[in-house]
Amino acid sequence: MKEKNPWYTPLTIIITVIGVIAIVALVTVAVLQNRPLLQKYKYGIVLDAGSSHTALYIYQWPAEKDNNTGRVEQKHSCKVTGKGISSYAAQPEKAGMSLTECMQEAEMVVPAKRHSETPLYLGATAGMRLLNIENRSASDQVFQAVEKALQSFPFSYQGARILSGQEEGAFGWVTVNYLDDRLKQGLETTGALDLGGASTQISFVSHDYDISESPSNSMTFRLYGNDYNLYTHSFLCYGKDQVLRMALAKQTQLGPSTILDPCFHPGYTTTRNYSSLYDSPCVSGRRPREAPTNFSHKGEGNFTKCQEVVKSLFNTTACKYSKCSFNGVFQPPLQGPFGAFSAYYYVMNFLNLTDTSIHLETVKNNLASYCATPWNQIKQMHLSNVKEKYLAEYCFSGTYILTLLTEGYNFTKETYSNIKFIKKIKGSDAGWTLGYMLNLTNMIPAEAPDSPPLPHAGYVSIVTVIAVLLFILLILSLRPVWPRCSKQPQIV
Ligand SMILES: O=P(O)(O)OP(=O)(O)OP(=O)(O)OC[C@H]1O[C@@H](n2cnc3c(O)ncnc32)[C@H](O)[C@@H]1O
Repeated sequence: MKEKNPWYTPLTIIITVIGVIAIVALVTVAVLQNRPLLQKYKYGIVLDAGSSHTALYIYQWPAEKDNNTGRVEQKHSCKVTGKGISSYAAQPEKAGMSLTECMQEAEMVVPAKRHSETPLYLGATAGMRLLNIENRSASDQVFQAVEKALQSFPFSYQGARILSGQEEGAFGWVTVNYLDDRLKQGLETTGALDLGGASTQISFVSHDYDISESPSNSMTFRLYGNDYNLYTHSFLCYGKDQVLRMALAKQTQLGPSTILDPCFHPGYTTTRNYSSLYDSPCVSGRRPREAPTNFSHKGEGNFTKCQEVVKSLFNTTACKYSKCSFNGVFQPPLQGPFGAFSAYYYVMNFLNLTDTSIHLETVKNNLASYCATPWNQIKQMHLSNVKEKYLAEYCFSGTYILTLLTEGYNFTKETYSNIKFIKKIKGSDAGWTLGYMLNLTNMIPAEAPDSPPLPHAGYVSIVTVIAVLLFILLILSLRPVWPRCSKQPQIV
């Protein structure tokens, strides 16, 4: 005789099957509905037409999230061969042609079906600012050639223009803080220090900054629901190439045929041409009246003397404000951490001096011994993997960077460690280009976007738990129809 299981009634079996199907259906719908879609991207292209060279950056972001919530990241970069577009003043059409290779690369990287909707921008910085001052029509012709070249590609061309120094500084700050997720989260921001070839920028938020003291240094933003009052200044001619010209001009103002330069290694010697040295608005006014065609440039390798030469390029006496950096430019008290990029990074990385926790005096001593190293020895160690021009200039550039930071911007041995030398943040280059594109495409909203209250996994778990609970409740509510278990075994 078998005992009959009271649960094996048609009703309970039907309820169980329906319940299980309902739960599976509910969870499946929740998972499918909230499953991240197969990623499709949108793209934007920015050309950084700098004084020393042009670089192309391609950014991408999830297509369904271009409404302010998706993360924009750098997908690709391309370094244009040759010099910056301002160097083509005498043959403007070559400025346009120089961009061809990188633009063709962009055509390959951006999927063809996205070409026509991909915005393409070109922003020119200090090299073109200088050319514009020196020769307006040459600068216009360079732009015409560049525009013509860019319009021949299948992207949505949005124009080429010269960025003001203020914009360059502010967009660099936006890039750094966007990539670090500081803007979205409303965290304390990082200041931006950018050292180019022809200009240098400093940008930071200071709570002690009274805009009325120097309105031209202020930029205000409302980003993700937070207000920022940014201090920014760009020093034209204080990029590392132009400042080297100024240092050489200082040492050749009497028109000598030989100079012994403390900023170059002992044993370094080259011949330089007076006309090409003084061929820049940064130094043209100081050209000696009587000078030979060339001069012999010899290195001495003396850091302390080099620092004196560099210091003489900063006027730190005249200041009509409560506080200045140099050359009579207002600067509020430094505040917070700083990211130093472009040539700051290239130079300090080469010199192995990116660790700012090392005492500033030790950093100077290390640089002093590098500067004192004979040129032959330096070449032997590095010439196989570093351009000779860069190699010859690292002693000068390192000295300039330390002097600019301490004598120019007033970083002290205590605040020096607030600086971090950076090249990339989360895979994207630090620089003004990303901030520029985010701004032009309105990709950073003024107000914080609404975000779903729960992450996807949390949402699915809650739906599952509720479904199971409902099912248990349903079973319990059917208690009256549950088959009773009698103590007497049923006889089948
Ligand atoms: O912003 P502007 O002033 O227009 O200049 P840029 O856009 O051309 O400036 P970059 O940041 O590209 O480069 C800054 C400088 O660093 C130099 N540079 C680039 N790579 C370098 C390296 O590996 N070592 C040393 N210097 C380097 C370059 O020649 C410039 O003088």
